[in-house]
Amino acid sequence: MIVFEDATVVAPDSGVTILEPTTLTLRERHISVIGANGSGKSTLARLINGLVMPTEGTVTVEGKSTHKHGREVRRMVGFLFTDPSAQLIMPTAAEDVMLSLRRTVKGRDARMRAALEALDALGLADRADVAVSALSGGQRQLLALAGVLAVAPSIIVADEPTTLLDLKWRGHVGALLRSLPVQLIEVTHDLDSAMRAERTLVIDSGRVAFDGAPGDAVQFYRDLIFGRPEQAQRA
Ligand SMILES: Nc1ncnc2c1ncn2[C@@H]1O[C@H](COP(=O)(O)OP(=O)(O)OP(=O)(O)O)[C@@H](O)[C@H]1O
Repeated sequence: MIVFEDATVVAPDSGVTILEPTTLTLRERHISVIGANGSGKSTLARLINGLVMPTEGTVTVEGKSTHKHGREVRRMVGFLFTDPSAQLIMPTAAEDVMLSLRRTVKGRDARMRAALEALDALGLADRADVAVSALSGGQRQLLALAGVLAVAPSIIVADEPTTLLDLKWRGHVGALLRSLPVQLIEVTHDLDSAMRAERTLVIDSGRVAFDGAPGDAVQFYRDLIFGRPEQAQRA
């Protein structure tokens, strides 16, 4: 369970409020987060694993505060960035997954076998020794996912996880993420994917403007973007 209590984010330099005081309890297995560019979705997502700290208020994951228990929270919460290059740091694909496994699998050979299995599951077995810099954008996104899945987190926060993927892998990764025994918080511009969640948050100008059933949330978002302001006001 993820709990936001009056969590507020203010940009340190400008003093601009990026996320208004937000109180939420996230229990559902699959929650989608939608909203316009720059509305605050990534900021909300990053609060969950402590990549962003609330300026005021708190965020707790399974009772652990991101502020006081950052390490435990990061072990529970796997984070997938929109830009996979932000989380790939080793020279080759296999080495990168092995780095993710450093705490959970002892011994280099066992780690290599586990890394190859993780790569194989995402169609990257033949890319194991290829330089990360030589992988395509979609392959990098899959590699980042392999690294996150390899450590079996109980929660995955995915910030537009399928943006760079082709149709086949988009469907495959979406289905894979939904099938995992984890809580999935998915930030997405893909409204079809958002609709598959149990609950959807619509973020607008740094606040949760709608929180409810995905179908209603998508309609609310469309009204917000394309008009019908009298409906978009209800929140
Ligand atoms: N550290 C920061 N300092 C100043 N402004 C920031 C900072 N981080 C985010 N912002 C601003 O806060 C707003 C929300 O950013 P955020 O990345 O959360 O939006 P988003 O909804 O994820 O956008 P997108 O869909 O384009 O990825 C943006 O206007 C962004 O420029």
